[in-house]
Amino acid sequence: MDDKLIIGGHEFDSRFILGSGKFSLEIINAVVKMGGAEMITLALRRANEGGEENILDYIPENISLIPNTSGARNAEEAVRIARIAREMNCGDFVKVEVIRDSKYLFPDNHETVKATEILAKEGFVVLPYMYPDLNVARDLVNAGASAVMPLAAPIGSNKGLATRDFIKILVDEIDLPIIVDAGIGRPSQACEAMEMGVDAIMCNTAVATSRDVSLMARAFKLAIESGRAAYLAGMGRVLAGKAEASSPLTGFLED
Ligand SMILES: CC(=O)[C@@H](O)[C@H](O)COP(=O)(O)O
Repeated sequence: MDDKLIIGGHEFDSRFILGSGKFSLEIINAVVKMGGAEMITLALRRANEGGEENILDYIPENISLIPNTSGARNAEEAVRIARIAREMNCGDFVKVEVIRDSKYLFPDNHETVKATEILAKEGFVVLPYMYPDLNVARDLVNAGASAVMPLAAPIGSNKGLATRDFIKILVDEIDLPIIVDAGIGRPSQACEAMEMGVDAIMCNTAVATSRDVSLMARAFKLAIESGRAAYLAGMGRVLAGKAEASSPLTGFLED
């Protein structure tokens, strides 16, 4: 079945985006392969960690690298980081993260819209990380975003779809890929989000903090594919207030 994820004119078969922040360089290749991920996000400061080693040497060649602006506290800093990433040949994709709340790590939606507008005008494929608010999502569309990335729960919390109802509103109202990012703690939560109609899932902590990271990456892959297939199939209807025999032959005789 031809069911590509299209972001900024680029096509992907996988709907699983892997964050690299919590992985050591030695395991990242295996995790990407087992998860079938085609996109991996990377904090610019990790592109070269200062020593001999470069994370880029550990990432399979066919993978699209998405630099993020982690560390940016306002739009200006995010724009600066994105431009540096482009100069370092990291491509035109950028995941905009603007965070100035160090306890909950919530994105600053207002500054995120500002950075998105500037970077989209400069030709970047902008994927903004945001708190799921319909008005802000509309502003991001107008600012030229190529997708929106609402958080499910605070980064690193593994708490699952805490913002479920608000993400569903974005799915219904926003005509861009919706990529759930942050807080997804289990494959079943990724599957639930996909069943709801989101276009892709990004996660890092849930895989990185599992006992067998490669196996967990595979579990996420399967869950995301399963949720997508269920969404495309359309859910069976829910019957309230009574039962219905599965086969007409098992129905009870009328009195
Ligand atoms: C915004 C951000 O930093 C997230 O993309 C993070 O990389 C993934 O979140 P989890 O670690 O909670 O999966």
